[in-house]
Amino acid sequence: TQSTRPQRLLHAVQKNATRGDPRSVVKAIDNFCRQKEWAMNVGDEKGCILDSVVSEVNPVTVLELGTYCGYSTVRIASLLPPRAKIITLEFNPDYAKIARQVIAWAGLEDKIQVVEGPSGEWIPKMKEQFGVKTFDLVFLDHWKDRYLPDTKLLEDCGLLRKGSILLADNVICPGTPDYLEYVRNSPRYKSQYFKSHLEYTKAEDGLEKSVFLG
Ligand SMILES: CCNc1ncnc2c1ncn2[C@@H]1O[C@H](/C=C/CNC(=O)c2cc(-c3ccc(F)cc3)cc(O)c2O)[C@@H](O)[C@H]1O
Ligand SMILES: [Mg+2]
Repeated sequence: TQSTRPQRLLHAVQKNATRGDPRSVVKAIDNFCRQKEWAMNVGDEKGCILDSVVSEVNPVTVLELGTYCGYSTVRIASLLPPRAKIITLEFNPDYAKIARQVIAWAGLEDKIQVVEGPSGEWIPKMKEQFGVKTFDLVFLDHWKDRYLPDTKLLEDCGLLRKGSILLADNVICPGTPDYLEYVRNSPRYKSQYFKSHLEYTKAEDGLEKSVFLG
């Protein structure tokens, strides 16, 4: 039977990356997406901005919305201090399966928890199920019309503290207009746009970094 793009991306990792070397996994995916098949990973250009924000925040608890194949999950986890953890939510079981194998190839299983299911169901359970108090960093990269409702849900569930950072992919392309309007106009956030390009293309895109002010 015909393989899927995520399956072909995983095979490219297993063929070209070194087991236990997260950066070689990131490189292998970027090469696959540039040379063979485009895929919706945050990519190498926006990935450098992601790296700098992660390094600056030095988070102990991270939440990622939308794992897909685990590219940004691995990229973030490779920069986390020893006891830090990332919980990543993915509701497509086929994608979750691929992501777990990409994460295993990178040797980052101990830092990453892939949780299968929709963010709307799991965010309210974070405290009771995973012993999370608040998140230091949230990376939003799932359905673009869910960024705003899930941000409000995170606020309502008390999962953000003064200084928590929201980093959102694709605020220009495909775009998240309602989310942008909210974080840029709400008195509860200090927002900053990092201009870049849509992964593996010349189209404009960017990341929006928003600090929750409490
Ligand atoms: C129902 C909301 N809750 C969710 N909870 C858990 N996982 C979710 C959820 N939504 C979506 N997901 C998962 O996140 C991923 C979805 C990501 C959506 N991303 C995009 O559409 C996207 C799209 C583009 C893009 C840009 C230009 C194009 F021409 C074509 C595509 C670029 C990107 O960087 C993107 O992130 C999938 O793995 C999906 O199964
Ligand atoms: Mg994206």
